[in-house]
Amino acid sequence: MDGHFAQSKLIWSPPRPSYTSLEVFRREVNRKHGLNLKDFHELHKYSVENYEFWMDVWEFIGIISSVPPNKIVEEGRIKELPTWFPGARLNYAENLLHRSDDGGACIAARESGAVQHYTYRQLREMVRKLAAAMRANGVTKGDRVAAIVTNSIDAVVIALATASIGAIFSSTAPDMGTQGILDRYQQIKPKVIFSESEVAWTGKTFDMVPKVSEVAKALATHGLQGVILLPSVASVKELSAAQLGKIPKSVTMSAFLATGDNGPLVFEQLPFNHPLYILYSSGTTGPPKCIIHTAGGVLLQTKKELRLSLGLNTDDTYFQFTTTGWMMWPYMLQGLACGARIVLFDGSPFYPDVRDFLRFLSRESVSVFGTSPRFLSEVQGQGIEPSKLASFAALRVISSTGSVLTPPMFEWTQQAFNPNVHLLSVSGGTDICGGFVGGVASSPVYAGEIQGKLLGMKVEIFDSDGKNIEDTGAPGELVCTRPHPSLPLGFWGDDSGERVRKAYFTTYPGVWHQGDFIVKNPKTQGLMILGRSDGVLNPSGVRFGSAEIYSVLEDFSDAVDDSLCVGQRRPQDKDERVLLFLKLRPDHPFDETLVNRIRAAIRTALSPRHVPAHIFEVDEIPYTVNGKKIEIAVKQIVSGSTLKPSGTVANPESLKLYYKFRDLEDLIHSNAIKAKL
Ligand SMILES: CC(=O)CC(=O)O
Repeated sequence: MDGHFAQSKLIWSPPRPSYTSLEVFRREVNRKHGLNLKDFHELHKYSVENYEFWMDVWEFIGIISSVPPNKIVEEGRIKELPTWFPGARLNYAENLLHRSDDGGACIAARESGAVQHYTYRQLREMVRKLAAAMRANGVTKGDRVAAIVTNSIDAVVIALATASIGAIFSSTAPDMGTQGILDRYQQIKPKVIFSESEVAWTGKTFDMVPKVSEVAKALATHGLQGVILLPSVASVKELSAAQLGKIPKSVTMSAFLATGDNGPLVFEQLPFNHPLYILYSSGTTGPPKCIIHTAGGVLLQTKKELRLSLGLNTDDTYFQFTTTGWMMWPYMLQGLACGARIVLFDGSPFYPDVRDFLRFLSRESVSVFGTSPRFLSEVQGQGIEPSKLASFAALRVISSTGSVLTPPMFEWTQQAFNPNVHLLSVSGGTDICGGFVGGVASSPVYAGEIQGKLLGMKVEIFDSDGKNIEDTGAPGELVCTRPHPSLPLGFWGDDSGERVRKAYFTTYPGVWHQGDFIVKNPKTQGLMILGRSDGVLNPSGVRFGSAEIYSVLEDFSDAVDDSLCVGQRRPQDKDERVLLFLKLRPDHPFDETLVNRIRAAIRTALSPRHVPAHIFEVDEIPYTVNGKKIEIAVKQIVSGSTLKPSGTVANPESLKLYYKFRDLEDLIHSNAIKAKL
């Protein structure tokens, strides 16, 4: 245990804990139920022992409904996935558009520097017009509306118009390849698709017509009735008739809008469990799983997190870096449910220069900044200290997710932006469109530690026999032993629930198994994700996570640009060995000195048994389109499998670099440097 938390260091304490919404909520729960819950830990215990907690949240965060709930939960069609608030009627979009005043709703920015502000009144009007056009074109409750769009005002309007009707929204980022898009949309069979016609990325423009044309042709036999093309991101021009002619059943957005009857915005009143989004699991090989999320589940879960963990309210400006293909996009959209301003950013934050991007955050007075360890490391690697570029006085919260934020990066981020910032790391997933563990606004932050289990989430740490080991300080599997409202409704096309059961409920029968390897600090109650559990490193029976190695490598950021650590066990091997791949910064040689320094640092920080058996240089590290390192596919490749990458791999060619490491013995004799234990 001490290995993980030996250096636990307090880096932040809440300045006025009793003023946080979390504490106001705790006092409200006490008042309502005549309880005496003294602190967050007692509140958490209450939250996972009483389903009534979800009713408390409903009332506290203000869910708008036409028929309020009279029952909290009952058995669902699939045993493991209960039905929540069965009698209630509500509309998701109505909850996000509850404001119709001239206060700021969205700031839409592009890498070109173009910025546009939209008020709640304007947003509502745009949604009204689009919903009317969708209805005029036969889009109705339960239809799938798909999008291939950037993180822009159009994406928000399409999602909300879809939800106002009770249709189901699903999106991918425009950089997803044709096959990746088809792997998703051939399964869910959308009635209409909204797509960009031309996008910009790192200063270059990309014509979307060939891709959309292929997609539309392939989906024509899957019930697709229309493709609506947005104007070019760069030139704001609409497609010509000749370009439209290449895409079956296509119209421009303005022509589509003109078909609406100018009627009022109607919010269909639907059950809490009505499907809202289809999100996709990031399988790097097989077809993606189409995860159906409910309107009420996403609304309640995510608004709970934003209001209580991040303290988001109407004074806030919330920026979450995300594409429309990641679950953080619907998460971010919920900023509107809190009455905040949300910032939509399309493009690369590093183009033309990340300094411009950081100044933009400062200029727009971003108060809650959602980012990833990869972004933070890159800024650090470029030697930039954000607070020297601009003022981050308005910044209250930095929320990091997507991968593990290591202790050194916690410390750097806290100091480099604003030492008063509440820096939190959140971990959950697409599977629940929310977090299991994350920020606790009223508690201190220790470097490298996720502050706690989120309210209502009965997270436990199991060993392989299903025994709870969290208070021993030993790492184990993250499980959730009680249902919560943002469990998915199921997978699209899996009516019996067999696939959903296999994905989450078989490792420990009947218990949600997330597939993350996690450890708890019994002293602080803080948590640390050590990696994906199928990527756990297991040489000679010592089990540890790749995040532990990445953490040590933070001290080498002047030389090491990126890294990947996986286990290798080929059919001929008796035991697993750990391989560490390094991508070096330009002009940094891969030599024995560097390798020996890394070996020594891992030995000192962790133990001699954590030292990788071999360290190699590679040109590229594979990532998913959502910015996650691809460990499992590389582990399989170096262990002898041959894989066909799915559309989820952002740089599929990079996987080819790893096949040669199966023939390890040859390589060691040629260009690799062997680490000695
Ligand atoms: C909240 C999250 O868990 C985000 C992610 O890593 O996909």
